[in-house]
Amino acid sequence: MVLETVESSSSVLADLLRQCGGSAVIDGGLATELERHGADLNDPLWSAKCLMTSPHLIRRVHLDYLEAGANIIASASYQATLQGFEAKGVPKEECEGLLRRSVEIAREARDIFNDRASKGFWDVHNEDVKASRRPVLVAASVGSYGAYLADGSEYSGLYGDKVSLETLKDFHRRRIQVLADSGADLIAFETIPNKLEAQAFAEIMEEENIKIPAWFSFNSKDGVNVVSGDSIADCASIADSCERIVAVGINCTPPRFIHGLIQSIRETTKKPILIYPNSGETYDADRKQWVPSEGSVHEDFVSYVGKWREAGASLIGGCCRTTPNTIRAISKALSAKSFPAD
Ligand code: MET
Ligand SMILES: [Zn+2]
Repeated sequence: MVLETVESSSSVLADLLRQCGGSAVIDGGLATELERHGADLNDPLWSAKCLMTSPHLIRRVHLDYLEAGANIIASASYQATLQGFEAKGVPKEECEGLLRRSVEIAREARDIFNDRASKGFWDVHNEDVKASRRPVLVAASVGSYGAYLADGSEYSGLYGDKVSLETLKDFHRRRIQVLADSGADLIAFETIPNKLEAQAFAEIMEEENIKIPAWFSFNSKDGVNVVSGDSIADCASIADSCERIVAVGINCTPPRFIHGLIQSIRETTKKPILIYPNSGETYDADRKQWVPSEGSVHEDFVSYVGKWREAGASLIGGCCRTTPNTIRAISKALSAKSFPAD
């Protein structure tokens, strides 16, 4: 019986891709978009701070991405951890509720979007929404241990010898259980910086018999390896060997590195490939600032979409510093072209 549940839920992503004609749109940066709307996220909880201070703003940004064409929205739980909430002084009995709230907010946004779509509210902006109800999945975001440390180590993946596989599993286990039971359609393990953490996530999915599927998304700063230096092939093969992981890819990585990474992943797995690069700017962890680097303009990003699709990516969106405009352009680029079936 348990197996049946896993099997039926594991098709949500495949079903979405089928309904969308082979490719689907992921949302854009959540935290950086909250900041663009004035939220001060200079806090160890980063975007999860808004779960306490401004849930309405999170809902609004989710809605903006839906209106721009997203088929998948990721909850504001990237840096939401039970340990992080406790450190902030949140009473223990309220911490799990805050995690669940992140998914509820995304679900509320989807409900509002569906309701407005059925009333033709969006028809001025987006014809396809009017024609048929666009399928939307809610992904529960899970950031890395490095994201919780809030010291930029999700961009180095170097946790030191003291952090073992068991340390990482102990750290993430309860959080993943809570998010898996929160009403999300899938879990998005995002910005995974090394293979040890990918292994920890895969083992928790199995050991806890997690009933919703997940994707693995790694980040890279050289277009060859993930940020820690572990090979992308090693990382992708962990995803490939775990039945509950239904897609694998790259996020929060400059657009110019994406094409080669898709090719490397394609050599390792037949699972759907997802990519949601950042704007191409680089995060300076010491200065806590995004700094421009070459090839970071929005137009460049969107001009890559066709090539990424042809290289084998079927789920495409944006990460930090991308906006609803980026997602609107990706959505247009994907629906304008027809691509060979995977
Ligand atoms: N989904 C997260 C966000 O957009 C990913 C952050 S990557 C550092 O906020
Ligand atoms: Zn990012």
